[in-house]
Amino acid sequence: MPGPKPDEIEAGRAFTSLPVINISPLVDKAQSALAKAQVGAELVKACRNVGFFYVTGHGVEEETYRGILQLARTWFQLPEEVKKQIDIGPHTHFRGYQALGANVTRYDGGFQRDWHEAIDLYKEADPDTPAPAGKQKSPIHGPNQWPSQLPAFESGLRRYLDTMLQLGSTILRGIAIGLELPEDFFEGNRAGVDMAYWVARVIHYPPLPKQAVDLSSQPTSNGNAAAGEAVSSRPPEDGGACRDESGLTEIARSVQLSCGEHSDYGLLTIVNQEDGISALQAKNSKGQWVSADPIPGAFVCNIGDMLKVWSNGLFQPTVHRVINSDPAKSRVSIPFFYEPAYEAVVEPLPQLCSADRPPRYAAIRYGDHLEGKVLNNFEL
Ligand SMILES: O=C(O)CCC(=O)C(=O)O
Ligand SMILES: [Fe+2]
Repeated sequence: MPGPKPDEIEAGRAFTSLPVINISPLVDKAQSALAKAQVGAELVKACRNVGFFYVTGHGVEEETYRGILQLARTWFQLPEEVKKQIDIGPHTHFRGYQALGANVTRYDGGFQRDWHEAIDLYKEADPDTPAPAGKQKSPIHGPNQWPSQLPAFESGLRRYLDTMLQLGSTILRGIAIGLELPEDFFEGNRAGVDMAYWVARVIHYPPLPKQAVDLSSQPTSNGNAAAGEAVSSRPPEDGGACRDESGLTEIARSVQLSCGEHSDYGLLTIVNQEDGISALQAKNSKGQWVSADPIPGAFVCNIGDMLKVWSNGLFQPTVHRVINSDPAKSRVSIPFFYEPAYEAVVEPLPQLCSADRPPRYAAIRYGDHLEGKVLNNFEL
């Protein structure tokens, strides 16, 4: 089986920093097969040990990834009624703008509103696409609500998303190599660039109320090997609860988060974040939060549920959260989620199962997994 041995994984999952991987051998076709294999091995080690890694040498122009964050910032400064022209809802196929507090994280016994506003986009799909036998038509299929109030942002975003699609496919090629699968394993109907049901969120995180900022001083910073203080994974004590119209309980927790603890749904997430604000944090096996501090020129990547299933649990998605630690500045980020094809049936790969490691997960249609998650994400 490729990669480190189980005891090394256990030690690795207590990570106190996130690996930085130069993927240029995957981007530059002229580089040797050996160089690609080395990057593949590093990617697999990072996926097995940490579930998070930075990529450098990705070939994306600085102007592209910085420029789009700047345009996003400008769009979020528009008046609320203008942003609400592209408001999200079931009638918009869950695509568009969600105001501050519309996105929620669910915990046992309730949910908490996340302290951010965002635009949600997905691969565009005809809402009349016939559903496979025994399935409903997807409520998510439809056109995007592009931020057309700022044309430069819309056109820049379209180009940016194409760039991320290519980058996601490139990184997955490296992961396939590292897993000793055919290099094009994820291409075509599984998760090729034309088929991948990508998701993107353009997010604006205003400064948080003070309690949350105090909490954020505790994690271990990336690059600093000293162990950070353990922060309980249990939601902080309730400060009371109220019921919304749907009968769900909104927990008034003592601490507000920019984005609550969760792991991602698909294959690979590529986060473009502004320099200078630490906010994204990954949880290690000891329950410590490790900051994914911005590294200029690098994207932060993390893996999702579908890689867990395909790898038969060799890879585990790492829980993460966002706390904008700057009391005075808001933060903008664009996570891009590279996902399988909507109709892809994801199941443990025979190559990664054995008598000792029988298949751990049932086969799942990716679209079903996504719908189960997305339809629970809002209190609109
Ligand atoms: O904004 C970020 O840094 C990451 C957000 C995130 O984890 C998500 O949207 O799934
Ligand atoms: Fe996430």
